[in-house]
Amino acid sequence: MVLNPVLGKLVSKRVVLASASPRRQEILTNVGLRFEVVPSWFKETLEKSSFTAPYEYAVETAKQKALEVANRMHIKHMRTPDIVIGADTIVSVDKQILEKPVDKQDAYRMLSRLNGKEHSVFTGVAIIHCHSKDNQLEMEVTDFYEETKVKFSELSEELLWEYIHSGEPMDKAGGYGIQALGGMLVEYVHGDFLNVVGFPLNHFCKKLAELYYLPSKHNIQHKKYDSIPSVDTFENLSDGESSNFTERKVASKLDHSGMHSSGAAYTSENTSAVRTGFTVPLENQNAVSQSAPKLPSKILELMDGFRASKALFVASKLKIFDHLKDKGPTKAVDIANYVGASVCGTERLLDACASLGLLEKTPQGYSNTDSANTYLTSDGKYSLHGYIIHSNDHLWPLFTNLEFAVKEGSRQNHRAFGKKADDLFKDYYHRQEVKQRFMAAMHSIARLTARDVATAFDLSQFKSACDLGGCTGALAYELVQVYPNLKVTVFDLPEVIANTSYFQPSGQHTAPVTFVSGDFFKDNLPEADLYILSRVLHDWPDEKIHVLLSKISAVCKPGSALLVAETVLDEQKTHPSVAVLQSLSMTEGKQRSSSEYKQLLEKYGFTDVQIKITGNLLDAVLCFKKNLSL
Ligand SMILES: Cc1cn([C@@H]2O[C@H](COP(=O)(O)OP(=O)(O)OP(=O)(O)O)[C@@H](O)[C@H]2O)c(=O)[nH]c1=O
Repeated sequence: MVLNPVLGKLVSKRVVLASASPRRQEILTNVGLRFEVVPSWFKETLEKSSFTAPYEYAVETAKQKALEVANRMHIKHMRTPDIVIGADTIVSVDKQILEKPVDKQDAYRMLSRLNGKEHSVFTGVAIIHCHSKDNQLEMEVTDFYEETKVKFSELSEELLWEYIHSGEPMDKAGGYGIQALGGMLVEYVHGDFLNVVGFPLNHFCKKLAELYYLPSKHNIQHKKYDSIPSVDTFENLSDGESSNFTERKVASKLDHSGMHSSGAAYTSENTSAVRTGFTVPLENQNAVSQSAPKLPSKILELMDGFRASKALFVASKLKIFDHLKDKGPTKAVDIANYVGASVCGTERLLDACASLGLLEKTPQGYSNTDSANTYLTSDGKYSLHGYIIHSNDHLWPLFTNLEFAVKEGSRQNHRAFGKKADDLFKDYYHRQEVKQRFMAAMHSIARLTARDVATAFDLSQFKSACDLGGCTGALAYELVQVYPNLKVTVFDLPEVIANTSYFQPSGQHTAPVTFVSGDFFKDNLPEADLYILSRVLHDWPDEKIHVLLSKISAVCKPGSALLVAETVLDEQKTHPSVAVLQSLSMTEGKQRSSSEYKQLLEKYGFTDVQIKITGNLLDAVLCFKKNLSL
C-alpha cells in the first residue's frame, strides 16, 4: 500500500534510485515506493569553491549522479527509465563542506570540527523524468534541497575515538550516522530528521505533488505548493503523460546557458528541461498552447512501433549497416545496388532509418550513427544483429499470431511455421541455418549482458564454474577475463557444442573455458563450485525446472553456489516490460519476481539468496547450497 497518493502516481512508472546508500533505499522502500537501484558512477569531485553556497554543491552533485544513471541506462543498457532519483548529503560547518571521511583520521578531523557546535546537513535531490524519443534521451530535471540543523554535545576525545572505531562513520557524510550510534552525540535537531539520514522524504513528496498536481487554468500562475495535497485534491490528478508534469514542461523555458558534463543543455531553474539532440517544437515554447489537447505520444509511439521494428529488421537483414560501416556518406542508389533492391524502396527505408536515429542523412548521402556501428553491424563485439534477425524470422511470425496465442493460451508455432514444436529447442536445432541463427541471437544478448552478470557479485572465491546451457560460451569467456583463476565448463547439447567454434573470441586466451556436450535434464552434470543458469529458467515449465534444480542441488556440495541470470520482475510483475512482453511468446515457462526466485531456489536447498538488479537486460541471483552441518 502506498499511503501517500503522490507516491501512488509513481506506481506504474519505472523508477530508478541512482544511489548506493542503503539508508535512501530504506526510506523510500518504507513508504511503499517500488524502484530499481542503479548506483551512480559519477565521481563526487565537483570543485567546491565554484559554488557560492554549500547546498548548490549538493544539488549539482545529486543532479550529476542522476544524469549519469539516466544516460547510462539509455545508451549502454538501452533501458530508458521513467524517473531517476539522485541525492547527495553533505554536512556544512564554518562554510566548509564535509563529505564521507576517507579514513579514521579524516573521520576524527570531521567529528572534532562538529564537536559542541551546531552545523547544517544539506541533502540535494534531483528528480529526472526521462523519455526516449527517436532514440534520443529527453530529460526534465527537477531539483531541490533541504537543510536540517544539528547540534553536537561537547564530546571527549575518548568518546570520539570509540565512536570512530565502531566503523559507523566511514560511509556517512560528516562522519556520523544520526540514526544509529551517532544519535548519542546529538543534542538537538531542527528540521527533517530523515534529511540528515540521507533523504528529505517530506520535501520529496511536496515536490512530486507540485509536479503531478493538475492546477486549473486560473491558478496555474499563482498556485503555491507548500504542502502535500490532501487525498481529495488528488482526485484531480491525471495519469501518466496527461499529468501536470507535461503541462509544466510546456511552460518551462529552455535556457541554453547551462551544459552538463555530457554536453546536454539544461536550465538552472527549479524545474528544467534537458534535451539531447533535438529541437523544441515551436508550440512548446509558447505557454498559450497549454490549453490545447496534448498528443498521446506514448500511445502513438506504440501504434507505430511495429513499423519501426520492421524497418530495423529489414535494414539489418539487407546488411545495410554492415555496408555503411567505416564508409563516408553513401548515396541511396549505391546502397540499393549493393543490396540488390529497388532504388525507391531503399531510399524510403534509409529515410525511415534516419528518422529512427539509426542512420545519419546529409546531402552527401547516408552513414551509420555511432550506435549503428556498435550494435547493428554484424561483427561488432556488442552486435545485436543475431537477435534482430531472430526477432524478424522467429518472433515476428509468432507475434503476428498473438491474438490466437492469447485466446488459446499457447505458443503458435503451428500457425507461424506450419509445424508444432513438441520440444522448445527441437525446431531450432533441426536445420543448420536455424541453429546458427538461434545461437547468434543468444550470443548477442549474452555478449551485451555478460560483464554486468559476471560482476554483479564477487565470484573470486570460486575455482570452477559450469555454465549450464552456456551456448556459445560468451558468459564463460567474460567470467574468465574478470576472474583469472576461474575455470569454466560450458555444458550444452551436442548440436550446440559442435557449432561453438565460430563464436570463439579472437585474441583471448581460451584455455580456461572448456565445452562439454550433454543434456542437463538427462546427463550427469560436470563438477563445479559454481553452477550457472543464464536465461534458462524462464523457458521451462515447472516439471522440467524441478528435474533441473533437483539435479543441481544434488551435485552441489555444501558451500557451492548457483548463479541465475534472468530479468527479475518487480513484485507486481509489470516491469521491466522487456520481460513482461517476452512472456507473450507463451513458452511453457514464466518470468519471476525476486520473491519467486527466492522461494524457488530455497525449495531446492539453496540459502542466502541475493538478488542484484543490474540495470542491464539480465539481473543476477546468487544463492548457496545449504551447509548440512548448520
Ligand atoms: C549525516 C548522515 C549521513 N548519512 C549517510 O551519508 C551518506 C552521504 O553520502 P552521499 O554521497 O550523499 O551518498 P552515498 O552513500 O555515497 O550514496 P550515493 O547516492 O550512491 O552517492 C548517505 O549514504 C547518507 O545516508 C547517514 O546515514 N546518517 C547521517 O546522519
